[in-house]
Amino acid sequence: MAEAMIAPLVTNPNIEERPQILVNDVSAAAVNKLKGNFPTIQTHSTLTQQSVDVDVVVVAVKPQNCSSLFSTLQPLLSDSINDPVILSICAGVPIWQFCQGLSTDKVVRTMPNTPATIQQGVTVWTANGGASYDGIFTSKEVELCRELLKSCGMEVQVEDEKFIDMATSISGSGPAYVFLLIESMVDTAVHMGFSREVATRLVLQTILGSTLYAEASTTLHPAELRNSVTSPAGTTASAVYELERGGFRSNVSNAIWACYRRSLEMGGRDSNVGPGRVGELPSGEFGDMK
Ligand SMILES: NC(=O)C1=CN([C@@H]2O[C@H](COP(=O)(O)OP(=O)(O)OC[C@H]3O[C@@H](n4cnc5c(N)ncnc54)[C@H](OP(=O)(O)O)[C@@H]3O)[C@@H](O)[C@H]2O)C=CC1
Ligand SMILES: O=C(O)[C@@H]1CCC=N1
Repeated sequence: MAEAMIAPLVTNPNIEERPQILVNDVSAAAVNKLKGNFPTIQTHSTLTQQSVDVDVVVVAVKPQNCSSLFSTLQPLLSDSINDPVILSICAGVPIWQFCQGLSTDKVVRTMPNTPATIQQGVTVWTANGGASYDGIFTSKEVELCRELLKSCGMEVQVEDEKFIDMATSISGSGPAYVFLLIESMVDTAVHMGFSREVATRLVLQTILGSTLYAEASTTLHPAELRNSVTSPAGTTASAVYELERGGFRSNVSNAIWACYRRSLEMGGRDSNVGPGRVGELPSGEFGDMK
C-alpha cells in the first residue's frame, strides 16, 4: 500500500513541490522493487535518525508488526529534532496504541485504498483528538497530511475514529470486492466464448461507465438506475432474480460486516457486532477508544 501512496507523490504532474521521500522497509526485496520503480526516492533497510527527522512519518507495516516497529522507532522519535506527525495506514490499530508505543500524541489515523496508485484513491482519516486536535497539531501539520492524502485522490476527514474501522470495510478493502466482480464477469464471458481481451474490455467499461453514470445521477436512487436497465420480462430481470436468489445483497452485506469485525478484532476490541450479534458498536469518541 505504501507503494500505491508513493506513486502519485513521484508521478503526479500537478504537484509543484515534490516532497523528499525516505523509505524504510525490512524487506530487501521490497526496498529493491521500490527503488527500481521510483529511482528518486531514498531507501534504507534499517531505520536511522535521518528517517525520522522529517515532517511526516507514514507507518505502513502490517498491524502485527506494529509493536516491533514501535520499539525501534520510539527512541529515534524521542531524539528527533522535528517532532514529526505519525500517519498510520494500518488497519485496525487504534490511535491510542500509537500514542502509547511511540510516546507522542501527534498521530493521524488513515484508511487509504490502492487506486491511490493512479490518484483515484479515497482515504478516510482522522487526527488524534478529532474535532479538537488543535492542542496536539498545528493547522499546518494537519493541512500537510491533507495534501499528502489528496495526492492519492479524494480525502474524507472524519471527527470520530470509529469511522476508520468502518471505512476499512467499505473503501479500504472495497477494491478487492470490485476486482472479484470483475474477475467473475470476465471469466463467465470467456466461458461463453469471448476472447479474454474483449471480455476484459467489456467488463471494465461496463463498471467504469456505470460508476460514472451513477455519479452523474445523484438525484436517482441506485434502484432507479437498475430499474431502467430491467425491461419487463427481459434479460436483466432473469439475471437479477438469480443474483437475489443467491443472496447477493446479504452476501455483500455479510462480507462488509465480517471485514469490519476483523478490523475491530485486530485492534483488540469487541468484535461481536453486526446483525444478530450482541456486542455494541463502538461509541468511538476520543478518549473512549481504549
Ligand atoms: N493493501 C491494501 O490495500 C491496504 C493496506 N492497508 C494497510 O497497510 C499496511 C501494509 O499493508 P500491505 O502494503 O498490504 O502489506 P505489505 O506486507 O505488502 O507491506 C508491509 C511492508 O512492511 C515491511 N515491514 C515489516 N515490519 C517492518 C518494520 N519493523 N520496519 C519496516 N518495514 C517493515 C514488510 O516486510 P515483510 O514482508 O518482510 O514483513 C513489508 O515489506 C497494513 O497495515 C494494512 O492494514 C491499508 C489500506 C489498504
Ligand atoms: O486486507 C487488509 O487487511 C488491508 C486493509 C484494507 C485493505 N487491505
